Amino acid sequence: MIEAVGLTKRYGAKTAVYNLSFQVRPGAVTGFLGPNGSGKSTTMRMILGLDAPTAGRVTIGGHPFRRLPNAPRQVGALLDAKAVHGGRSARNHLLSLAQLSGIPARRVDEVLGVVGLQDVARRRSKGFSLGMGQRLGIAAALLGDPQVLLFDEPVNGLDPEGILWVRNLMKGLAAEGRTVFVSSHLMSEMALTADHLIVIGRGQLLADMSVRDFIAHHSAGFARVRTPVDAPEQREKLTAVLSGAGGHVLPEQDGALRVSGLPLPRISDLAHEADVRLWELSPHQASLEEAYMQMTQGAVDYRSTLDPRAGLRAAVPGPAGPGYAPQGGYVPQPGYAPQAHEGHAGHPGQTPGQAPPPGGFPPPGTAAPGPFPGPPQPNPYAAPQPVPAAVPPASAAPNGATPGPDLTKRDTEEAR
Ligand SMILES: Nc1ncnc2c1ncn2[C@@H]1O[C@H](COP(=O)(O)OP(=O)(O)OP(=O)(O)O)[C@@H](O)[C@H]1O
Repeated sequence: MIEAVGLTKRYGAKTAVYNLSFQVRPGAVTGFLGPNGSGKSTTMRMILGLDAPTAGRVTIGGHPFRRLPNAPRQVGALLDAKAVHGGRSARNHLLSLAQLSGIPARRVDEVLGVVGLQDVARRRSKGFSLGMGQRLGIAAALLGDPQVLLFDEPVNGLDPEGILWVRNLMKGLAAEGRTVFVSSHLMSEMALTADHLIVIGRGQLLADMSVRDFIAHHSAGFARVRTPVDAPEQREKLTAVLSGAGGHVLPEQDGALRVSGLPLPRISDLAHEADVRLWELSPHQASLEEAYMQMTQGAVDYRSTLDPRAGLRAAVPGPAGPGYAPQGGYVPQPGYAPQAHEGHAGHPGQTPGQAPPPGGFPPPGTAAPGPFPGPPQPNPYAAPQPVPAAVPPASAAPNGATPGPDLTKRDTEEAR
């Protein structure tokens, strides 16, 4: 299990992650969602000991990553698929990782088979496509047969067959009782892959709940109603009746009506009383994407000027307290100033004398110096914190097979 408590990371004036507390439990795929720049990669780096928290802590099986006994065999990670020495073949890349962690060479061939790269194993990875690179990164994560796996955007660049494969792989790993923590921007994919979601916005926790609860809490269901096509007056009549009963009725493109605010049996009764025949009356649940957009609409840092939601940041805080809109949408808290994102200026969060983490510090990206909002209000939509599961002793972790995290993310020979 991964457990974060009050996790905070500041890079100089920029607070990338603020007071994050969550648990990622074994036996499930936990999706890690958030808009660009919300702190997902920073959180993953802290989990893997590649960045030191400014405050709070994060542990794996009760230990900080750097104090995990035999860490490479307990934790596997894909953070950046491009973090390979392009001049090496896929097999040699994996072999070098395996040797560093005392993993037998036969495991390299095994994982090459698992990710489907066996036929190109002796080709230099610099000629690999984006999708092949992702597969190689996933192979590196699986090398140690670890109990805990972290994947940052694992389906990036994969074709539909590859996406399906990753989905089944994640589910399979979770079904084996492993802890699988995966970030993605593909909501449709997360809806199919994840059991549980942790959603952050501007470094703060917005939701920690099952996918099903997330959709139910953050979107409204509706009914689709269709009247006979040859009787438009029936449609008009029904619209008036349903609106009069307090329903919210919108026309759909195919001639149906989208009705919210009234339960299905009530719609049926009202139609019956008005002597309107129905060709369709069906319940509809919003998609994960709709629910996610609803929740994070105010926590998006980068938005096209053509997007009509660009003004949503100015939303007035709802009764739940500053920071949260009534529907669960995050709105900036007092003191928040929209930030122009600029290039990183080194690593201002690095304390004097602090050694760089094993993977090295990240390269320049997009920092956003500026004031950070004050302490967040309790999130009324976050699920109750789960009861911590018993932490397995380190010795009970994986099956002793092999390594783990691809800690080469930033510190590649290529980069040097
Ligand atoms: N080394 C650093 N120095 C300064 N700021 C940083 C550093 N690393 C990250 N940040 C800033 O912290 C914030 C969170 O970045 P992070 O990469 O964790 O977000 P993310 O959710 O992973 O984004 P994306 O979805 O775009 O990958 C961003 O504003 C980013 O610019």
